[in-house]
Amino acid sequence: MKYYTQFENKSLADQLIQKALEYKSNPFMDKTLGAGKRIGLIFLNPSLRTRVSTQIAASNLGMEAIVLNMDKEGWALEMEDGAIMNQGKVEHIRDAAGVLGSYFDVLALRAFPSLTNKSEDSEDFILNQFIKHSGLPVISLESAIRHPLQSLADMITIDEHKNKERPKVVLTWAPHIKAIPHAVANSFAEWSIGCGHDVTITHPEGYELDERFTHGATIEHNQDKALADADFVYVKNWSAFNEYGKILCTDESWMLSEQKLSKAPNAQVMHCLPVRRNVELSDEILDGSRSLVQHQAQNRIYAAQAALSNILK
Ligand SMILES: NCCC[C@H](NC(=O)CCC(=O)O)C(=O)O
Ligand SMILES: NC(=O)OP(=O)(O)O
Repeated sequence: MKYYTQFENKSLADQLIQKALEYKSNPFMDKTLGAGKRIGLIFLNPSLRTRVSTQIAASNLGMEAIVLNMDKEGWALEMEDGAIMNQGKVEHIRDAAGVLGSYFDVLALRAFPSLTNKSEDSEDFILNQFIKHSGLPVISLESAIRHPLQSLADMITIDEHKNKERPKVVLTWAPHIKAIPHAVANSFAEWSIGCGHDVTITHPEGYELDERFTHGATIEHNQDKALADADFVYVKNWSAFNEYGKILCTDESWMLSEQKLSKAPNAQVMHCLPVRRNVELSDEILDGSRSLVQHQAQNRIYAAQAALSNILK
């Protein structure tokens, strides 16, 4: 594997889940695999979990990780080929990625969408510019349209907590105060469908996700109906995709609460974090026994370690 940017196939996903679980019980089993190698973690946006868990994963493999918070500490990057750089952008991606390519063995990148340029976001323009101009193996730390390390951690968490072979997994839209990217929702749908779960997606009208990611899922606009008999409920806000980046609904009744789960007594609840408490998800759920959010966050380490070790091998 040279690039870890998306779901590839079930067999690779199963292999990565298995490897991650091995690392979880024995984190240092490959402690020299990355010896003498260096990974650059490039952030164009904020992060808590991704930054720290990926550093721990690299360290468990004996690899040096160097973090560059490029949004705050780097030069403003020009991404467009042929640009006349007489405005605010200081350094071209061609030059910056080339330099990073000579410093590191593996590059990892977080690049959120603009939510204003649908075609650039949809083709993951920034991630692909880094891939093209660095020449290195690349791991996505959340791109404009996908968050594959989060999704791998989510699949590990579902495998650890499922009570049946093919669980019913519901991805539900939740309210938010801001326009939020589609990456986590897209990616979760892509992986959960790809891993063979029985997937239902529920959201208000107008919040249809990009169909590239939802093929194979049931779409149900009635949230109560969607939640019935769920084994796992993944809570996430996203902005509209068709009316790109817009907030179309602020209906607070979409917030997931204990009362909403009355027809899903066994449902376990997931969220990638950070979560807006009592906007997306109630305190009672987050602090109660249904919540898997801390397990998901912990599994981020082993997801990153499995992806990284696959690239190193
Ligand atoms: N990396 C995990 C989530 C990142 C992003 N959340 C945010 O931007 C939250 C911002 C806020 O709550 O103000 C998202 O949902 O795609
Ligand atoms: N879930 C997740 O990616 O968290 P961070 O944005 O804090 O890295």
